[in-house]
Amino acid sequence: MAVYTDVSAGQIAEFLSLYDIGTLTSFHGIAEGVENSNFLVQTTAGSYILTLYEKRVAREDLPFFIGLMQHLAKRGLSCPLPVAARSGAMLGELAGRPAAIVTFLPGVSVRRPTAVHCAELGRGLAQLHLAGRDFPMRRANALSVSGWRPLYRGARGRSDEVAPRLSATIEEELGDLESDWPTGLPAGVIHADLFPDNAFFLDDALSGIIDFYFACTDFLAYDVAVCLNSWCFEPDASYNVTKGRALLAGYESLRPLTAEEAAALPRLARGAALRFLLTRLVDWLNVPEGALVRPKDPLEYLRKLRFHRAVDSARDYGLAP
Ligand SMILES: Nc1ncnc2c1ncn2[C@@H]1O[C@H](COP(=O)(O)OP(=O)(O)O)[C@@H](O)[C@H]1O
Ligand SMILES: N[C@@H](CCOP(=O)(O)O)C(=O)O
Repeated sequence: MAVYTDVSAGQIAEFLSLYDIGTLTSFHGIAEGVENSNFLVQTTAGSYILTLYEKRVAREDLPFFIGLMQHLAKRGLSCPLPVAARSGAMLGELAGRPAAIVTFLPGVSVRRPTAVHCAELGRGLAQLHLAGRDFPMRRANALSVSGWRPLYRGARGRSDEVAPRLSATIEEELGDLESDWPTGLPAGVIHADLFPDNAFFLDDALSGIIDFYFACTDFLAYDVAVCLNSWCFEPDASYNVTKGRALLAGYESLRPLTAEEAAALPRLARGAALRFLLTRLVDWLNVPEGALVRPKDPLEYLRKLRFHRAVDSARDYGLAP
């Protein structure tokens, strides 16, 4: 459960009094997510999500995330809409944390996505990329190749406690990817964390995308690589090429990949696997005392990384020739 910061009913009621969204009837901390503290808040006017932004979210980036959700929603993407306080402000402060209220999206996330979900997700990802084309703000991806080594410093001394020779594997990957990371690919707004828990479905149709707090400006194909990692592997770490084919075909039905993007896909997928291995490893070794959070397994991404190292071309992921 991700609740790092506890808030009382009284604090939430006071916060809500700044908005025109009714009065508090109930709330609870949400049992998913690992980054921020989230509360489902019921008021006399409906359901809302209250988010208190935690460690990895820099205050100065919040206008980018808020502006992006507004922009994408205006272009027809189903995503949470930030709610303005009576003053017009989209961001406030609660329990010493930056805080915002966003609309509640109906739907459920799927624990075991099928090829049908993957196809829907691929289309949704392309829709997000197309809707983001004219978003005027930029945010560098702090968790791209140049950010991985500094991130790793938070775990380096202890990584072999998690798996034998893990530090050697990571060092080797870092060196390899840093010396040959793709350049010049089509770039724009990416979600950067579009895992199954951040996509909602109703009757197997994608009904919404949430959690834009890693969104940034980066290669569009990197976002595809993140999704291949998070949607198309089975629990035994085998790659399901049927799911990969469905995801890529869904994506390409709206935005075909260029030849350069297709050629870069194996490297991007490898980088994406390393990125999630590293954040998970750091989190695994540094659970804040008293926090209600279940850290995610870093070794899941070590196994995925091993798969990517053996890939020859994007065809291995299911990209149509
Ligand atoms: N707008 C929303 N509508 C409905 N549920 C939401 C919404 N935002 C978050 N949630 C719920 O809260 C959980 C955690 O949110 P998420 O943004 O993924 O947290 P984190 O920032 O910690 O990764 C989600 O898995 C979902 O169940
Ligand atoms: N998707 C990341 C963790 C952060 O995302 P959340 O949406 O699950 O909080 C991972 O799986 O490592």
